[in-house]
Amino acid sequence: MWHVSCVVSPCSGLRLMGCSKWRAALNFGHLRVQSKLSVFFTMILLFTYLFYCLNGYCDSLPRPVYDQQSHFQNKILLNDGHEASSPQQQQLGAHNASQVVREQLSDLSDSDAPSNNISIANNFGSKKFPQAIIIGVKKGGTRALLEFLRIHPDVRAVGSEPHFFDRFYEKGLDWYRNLMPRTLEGQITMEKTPSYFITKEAPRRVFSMSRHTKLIVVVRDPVTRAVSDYTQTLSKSPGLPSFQSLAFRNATTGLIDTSWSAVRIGIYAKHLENWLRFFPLSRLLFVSGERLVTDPAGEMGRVQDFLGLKRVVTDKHFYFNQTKGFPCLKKPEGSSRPRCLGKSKGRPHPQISSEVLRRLRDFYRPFNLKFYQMTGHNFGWD
Ligand SMILES: Nc1ncnc2c1ncn2[C@@H]1O[C@H](COP(=O)(O)OS(=O)(=O)O)[C@@H](OP(=O)(O)O)[C@H]1O
Repeated sequence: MWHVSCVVSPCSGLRLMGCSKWRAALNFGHLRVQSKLSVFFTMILLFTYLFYCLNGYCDSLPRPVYDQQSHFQNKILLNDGHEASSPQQQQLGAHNASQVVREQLSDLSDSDAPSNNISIANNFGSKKFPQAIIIGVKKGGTRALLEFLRIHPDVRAVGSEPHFFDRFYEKGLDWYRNLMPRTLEGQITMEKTPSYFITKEAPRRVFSMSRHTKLIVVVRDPVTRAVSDYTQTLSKSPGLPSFQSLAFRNATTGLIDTSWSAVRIGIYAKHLENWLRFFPLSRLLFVSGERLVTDPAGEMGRVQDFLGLKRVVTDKHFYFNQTKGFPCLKKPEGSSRPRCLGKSKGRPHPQISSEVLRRLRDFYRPFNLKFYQMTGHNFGWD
């Protein structure tokens, strides 16, 4: 090709240069253009990559659940949040970590959490400490509340339970903030960990993060809550002794065993005292676990007001699923199909004798009354 054009070139004056020189010059020019182009494209690729990483896209790429699991398993954690070093520690840590993984995965697989963590990547906004936390109570209906709140466009929440203020406090505030989803101006960051409510150190720790944190407690009749708690433990350990034998220290005298966590958690007044040492009552909202089932929209109205949000979540978002026996969402966050919470939420409870339940009810009555006085709200459990 170059040879032909050399022969027929009208610029015969160039013949003085000699045909081979002319050909070499053209070849060299061709190579220069080629290498310039490849440098140009490499730079474009490099800049695009840097741009995405600087905007946080690299660390917020959707990661499948099994990835999260192996991440947890690789970084074996001890109960106090330190990474394990010795083989004994690793063994001990592996147990705790796998427990955390199991809990977190069951949280996710429960379809409780469509999970901001594993859905669409969001490279806008920034990670902030939660301005509002659902601190309890275990088995109160905390998952339902969080999932209902997540429909709100101004709420972004962690899908799984971070357990920062009880189990992983040693990991530090930066670790905690990094777990949060990115939020834009005006959006509220939230998380829920029901065990915070009964953790002695939690009020001081939350306070030292921010005294302005809004605290939500979903409370439920402590007797039903205890049975629900027992049902959950029984589902994991089928050989568990009967409810009755765990609830009473002495079956004849009917002395209640307050060291059993299923009983202890329900003494709400006692746990609330710890929180009121650090936070004024106005920073706390008590949601009725019962009303969250019978009137979810009404209870959500109160929650949205407390959080200073527009009342976006209303009765048009719920329908009552007869099979499940609970309200479900018509359109949960990140989905266009109706969805109920997972199998572990709203499961049947074992039959407990009415005498045992009566004794428990008698036990809780004074604590309930105290709780009504403290909160200025009669939950009607008696
Ligand atoms: N809409 C809806 N769907 C299903 N379940 C609902 C709902 N609203 C409240 N509940 C009640 O929530 C109870 C579980 O409470 P938590 O989510 O706080 O449990 S946990 O502490 O996170 O394990 C769960 O307790 P159990 O009935 O004992 O399973 C439910 O009674």
